[in-house]
Amino acid sequence: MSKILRSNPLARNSRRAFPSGVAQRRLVSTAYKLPPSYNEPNLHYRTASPEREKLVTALSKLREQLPISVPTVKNGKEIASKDEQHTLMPSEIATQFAKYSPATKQDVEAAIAAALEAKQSWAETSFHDRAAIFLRAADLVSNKYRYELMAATMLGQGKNAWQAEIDAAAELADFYRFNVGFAEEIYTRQPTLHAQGQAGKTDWRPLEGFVYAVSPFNFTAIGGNLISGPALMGNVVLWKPSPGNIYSSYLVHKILLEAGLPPGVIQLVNGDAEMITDVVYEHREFAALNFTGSSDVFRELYARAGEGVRTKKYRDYPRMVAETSGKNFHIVHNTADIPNAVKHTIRASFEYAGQKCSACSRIYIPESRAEEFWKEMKDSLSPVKVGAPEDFSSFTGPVINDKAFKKITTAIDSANKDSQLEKIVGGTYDGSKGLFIEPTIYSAKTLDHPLFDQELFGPVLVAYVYPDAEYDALLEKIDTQGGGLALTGAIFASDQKVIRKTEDRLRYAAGNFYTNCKTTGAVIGQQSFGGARGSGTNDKAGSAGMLMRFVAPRTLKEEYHKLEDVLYPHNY
Ligand SMILES: NC(=O)c1ccc[n+]([C@@H]2O[C@H](COP(=O)([O-])OP(=O)(O)OC[C@H]3O[C@@H](n4cnc5c(N)ncnc54)[C@H](O)[C@@H]3O)[C@@H](O)[C@H]2O)c1
Ligand SMILES: N[C@@H](CCC=O)C(=O)O
Repeated sequence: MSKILRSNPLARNSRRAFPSGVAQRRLVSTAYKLPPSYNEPNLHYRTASPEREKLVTALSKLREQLPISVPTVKNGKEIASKDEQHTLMPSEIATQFAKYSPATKQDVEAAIAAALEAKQSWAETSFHDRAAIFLRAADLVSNKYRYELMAATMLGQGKNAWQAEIDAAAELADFYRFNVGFAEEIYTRQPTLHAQGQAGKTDWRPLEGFVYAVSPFNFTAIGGNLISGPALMGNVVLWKPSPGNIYSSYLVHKILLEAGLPPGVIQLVNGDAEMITDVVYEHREFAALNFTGSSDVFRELYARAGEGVRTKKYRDYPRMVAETSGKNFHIVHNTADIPNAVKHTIRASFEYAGQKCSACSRIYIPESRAEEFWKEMKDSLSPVKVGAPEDFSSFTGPVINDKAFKKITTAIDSANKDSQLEKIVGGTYDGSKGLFIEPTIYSAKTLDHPLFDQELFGPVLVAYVYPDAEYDALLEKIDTQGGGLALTGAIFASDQKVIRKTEDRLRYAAGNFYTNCKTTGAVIGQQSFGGARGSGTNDKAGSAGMLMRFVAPRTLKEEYHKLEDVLYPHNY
């Protein structure tokens, strides 16, 4: 028995009060303090740096294995894939990247049954034992698997070294570490007011049933968070990753198993999204959807869950948790530092080919500074290179797949011919070897152009040059356009009154609002992330709020004295 346990009065009391080992463990666990969370330090991958060498080695090792066969994992056991389906490498479409076996309906049913079987024992595992698994996983991400995860994210999802570093290494490790801290904070939320002769407490129960996690292609870390948050709170999870990141998602799962996650707790199933969803939505134990992806898909999933609720299909009202699309804006005020605004805009709009929900895709520029802005933009874009992620001189890479390429390039073709748009840069693409699209900017003659409302999820930015005197009216328009989405926004200005006014007037236009800083790049533990309106349920990834959606608190009260009478004093 540890020193802490021996000297802990709560531990001693609980041992007397609860003969069952399980209840005893659960109570004493809150008495320990876990290590503080910290952000994973970023490595920079400069020429000849040790990290660059390790990454290059991991990239060539992965290349030799292409197409990589992704095993099916059933209840923690790897089964060789029959390789019926494959994905392509976005930067080199002649190369198959991953091969895998899609799950059948029976596989999905079996995975749900196995998760539910693992549920009780996982829910009874003490919080500190669950936390240890995720802290160990964070360590595996930042050390043993760092380069393997990054190589998978670079070749499979088309991220360059820096983008892979912040996603697959730093953000993934950060989610694991910070979620443990957030969970600890939740568990210590206990009633502080107790009337004499009684005591109250809150039992932070996991949900009954299972959580369905559905993740997008663009961030390896997001899938990792969608599954680990609920699991950390004692839930079991069925995980359907995107077909666009099957291999990196497999690695995330493998790391959790290696870190000690009991095999049944998170069940990974690849395959047809609609079939898998059908099986889940038919199940009485469906307790929550944890979704990140496009708003249109979420609307469909939300509506279907509503129908199941109406017909009393489920025991509970399944929780709907989602972070979805964005049509994010930069506002440049005439007091802005233009070079700073331009650099931030290039990063926000074109890093990772604009494939971030937080990417800036609409910008408003004051007439008095427009010429300066465009000159600075063209100068700053000239060294920006579009190319394969393995080429370390590439600033940005390909888009994820043929469907995305077609959607974005169709919009570009039509924009190139649109008399209401003036092309500032780009407007070209080349899909012959990889799915590459040049950073593209159009200046619209009217604020009502449909491009201000459509999420393209590519490197396309639409601008409007506004008369300086019409700033207030512009704010009203910004608030109402953007296709009903409200994820991220930013103001570039040096006038503090303008900054304050903009923040106030656009209070509901973005869930994450930045001043003199780009719309992308929220850091776990520093800026929790998510938007409202059409952009999601705004539970904020990287916060205790998100974890709260995966607990069903129970309030307990115990009285120590006896009730002396039935009648009230005034009854006599
Ligand atoms: N707000 C955020 O935090 C955030 C983060 C990343 C991505 N996104 C959004 O995600 C989108 C890009 O990612 P994507 O292309 O992977 O999104 P997507 O909506 O196409 O797919 C997301 C997930 O849903 C699944 N899916 C698709 N159709 C489905 C259906 N009919 N039933 C059940 N599941 C279905 C996909 O297979 C995938 O796993 C963008 O809209 C982006 O803004 C949002
Ligand atoms: N959280 C990330 C975006 C994730 C969506 O794709 C950011 O803040 O840039």
